[in-house]
Amino acid sequence: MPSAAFELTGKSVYVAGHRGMVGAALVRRLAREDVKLITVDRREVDLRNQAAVFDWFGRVRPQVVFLAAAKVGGIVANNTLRAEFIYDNIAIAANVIHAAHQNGAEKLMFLGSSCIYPKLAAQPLREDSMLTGPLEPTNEPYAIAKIAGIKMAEAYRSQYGCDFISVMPTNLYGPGDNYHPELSHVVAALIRRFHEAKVTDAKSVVVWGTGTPRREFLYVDDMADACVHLMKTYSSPELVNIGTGEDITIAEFARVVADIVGYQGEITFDGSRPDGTPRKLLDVSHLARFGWRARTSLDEGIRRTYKAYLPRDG
Ligand SMILES: NC(=O)C1=CN([C@@H]2O[C@H](COP(=O)(O)OP(=O)(O)OC[C@H]3O[C@@H](n4cnc5c(N)ncnc54)[C@H](OP(=O)(O)O)[C@@H]3O)[C@@H](O)[C@H]2O)C=CC1
Ligand SMILES: C[C@H]1O[C@H](OP(=O)(O)OP(=O)(O)OC[C@H]2O[C@@H](n3cnc4c(=O)[nH]c(N)nc43)[C@H](O)[C@@H]2O)[C@@H](O)[C@@H](O)C1=O
Repeated sequence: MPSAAFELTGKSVYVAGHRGMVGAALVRRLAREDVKLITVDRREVDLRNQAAVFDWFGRVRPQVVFLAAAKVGGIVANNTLRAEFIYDNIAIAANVIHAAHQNGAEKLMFLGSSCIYPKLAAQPLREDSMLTGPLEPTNEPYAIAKIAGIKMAEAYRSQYGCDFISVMPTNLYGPGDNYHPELSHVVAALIRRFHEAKVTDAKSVVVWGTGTPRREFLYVDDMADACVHLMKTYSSPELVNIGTGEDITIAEFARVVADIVGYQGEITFDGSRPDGTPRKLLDVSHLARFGWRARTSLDEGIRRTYKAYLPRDG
């Protein structure tokens, strides 16, 4: 097992992207560790700006880096903001990884995504299937940027001996998600749509695509716990998938959300909207071998997420 105990205690730990869904969960999780947490607002340091990143790292010199900042969104955001998804994500990865190396960071974790695997790779998706076939077109720019980040971490490890690791999360959800009606991921989109349909007594709700794609969903606090676990125990150039190892069709998932929200009307499917990858189930056998598994069931995770969403709507 490619493990190595890494001591977090007493270290200065930078969470890049601390205001995002995952970054905020990492901040919650790290509150249980004896670390000096470091964050910086993007108005002060835009991570696409090489000079600003190099200057800030040179002054602050964090010992540990969780790289959870990225341009992120659902299938429509990825498919339409293609230039931003490739430019922002390559720039953020390049600047932060290089600055971490230049300033002697002891360890860095790069967050990739399950969309780096080929569209039609064998299921469940094994870590070694990266770069074995064509990508899903709707998120190819984002996936290419994420693959660049993974390859940077790997190259800095092999050339400079940096302890940089990469993890591949499945589709994530939870408190602090983006609820934009067009640009969000499916979980937030459906919580919002079913909730609005319930309060307006709408008779029908439209779900995008055919309802047949399968997705795996991981609650964000489980994701943060897995990241901290791997930061402390894992050290190897190989990627590690982070997921539950279970998936569900979008049609079944829509039913789960509707039931939790309390929407009782009809559900219809809009086949003119993109389905994206037909299936994206992660092989989590490595993660299990490294001593971690997800704890929050989909039902419980959606209940918690809906509860966190409600005050936003009054
Ligand atoms: N959500 C998901 O389903 C999945 C996410 N991931 C990965 O997990 C990580 C976190 O995603 P998630 O928390 O969902 O995304 P969010 O959109 O919720 O958060 C992204 C964070 O990155 C920050 N950020 C973006 N661009 C910049 C920039 N130019 N300069 C400084 N900060 C910037 C944002 O800052 P601000 O808030 O100030 O805008 C925000 O804090 C990403 O690497 C993503 O690719 C991987 C798989 C699935
Ligand atoms: C995390 C992952 O997220 C993106 O990939 P994706 O898995 O396709 O993400 P998604 O959550 O947007 O959609 C999942 C499925 O759900 C269906 N779907 C139904 N109704 C809605 C709906 O209302 N909104 C959305 N967004 N999808 C819907 C939708 O048609 C699709 O079949 C990547 O671009 C990439 O960024 C990435 O890494």
